[in-house]
Amino acid sequence: MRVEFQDVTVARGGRTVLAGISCVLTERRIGILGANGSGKSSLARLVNGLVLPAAGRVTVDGLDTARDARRIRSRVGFVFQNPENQIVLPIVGDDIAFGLVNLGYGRAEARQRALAALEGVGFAEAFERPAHELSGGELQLVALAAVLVTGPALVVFDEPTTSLDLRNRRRVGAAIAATSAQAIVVTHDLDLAATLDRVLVLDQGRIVFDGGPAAAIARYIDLAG
Ligand SMILES: Nc1ncnc2c1ncn2[C@@H]1O[C@H](COP(=O)(O)OP(=O)(O)OP(=O)(O)O)[C@@H](O)[C@H]1O
Repeated sequence: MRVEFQDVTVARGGRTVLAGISCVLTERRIGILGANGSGKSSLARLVNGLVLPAAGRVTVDGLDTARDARRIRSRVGFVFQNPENQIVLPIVGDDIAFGLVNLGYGRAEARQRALAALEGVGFAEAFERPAHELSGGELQLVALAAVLVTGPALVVFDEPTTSLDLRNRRRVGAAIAATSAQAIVVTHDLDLAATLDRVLVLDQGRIVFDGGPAAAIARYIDLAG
């Protein structure tokens, strides 16, 4: 998909948190790096209209997020930092299948696809388990499977590996690498960032670097002083 930011400003809580954001994103795997509070989540949320610009425009394949958020969200998945907000049914397999039943799949096929999606994130054993028994990192994997199972063209990940141990971090990294969906990934995980095609670095609400991962990581480390 083609995500375009045209001179975008974002205000939250009366403060300008993003300013002068202009870029066109078409690469398969795009990263966003930056310090806490630099505006990464706000930038990610602009993509599917969860945050709207105070000035400027954001379009996804030509659709304006301020007018067509519903249509955009039918093709753009979002994996939140707090996965517990994303899980609605008590049993993991049912929860993942639920999204597909809503899209019109029969129950048996929805369950089969849900299991395949869990296998895709390396966590098939969660299928029959109650979601409330899972750890934060395990829930993150389930939330990822629940988004990928619907076959989005683009997935926005807000810090998908932050609460994960090394094994689960690798599972998420592998799932992001394996999905056919385009990915925009907000992360502090430099190992993950190093695998991406293009990385934006934010500092105090502005893009201060836009290019390959190695140079982006160097800039990010430099900014941290
Ligand atoms: N709902 C909100 N109301 C008011 N201010 C907000 C809100 N959400 C974010 N902000 C402010 O906007 C700024 C950018 O926040 P944002 O979450 O985009 O940063 P971030 O780079 O993702 O940070 P982190 O790495 O800590 O997640 C911060 O100063 C934050 O305090």
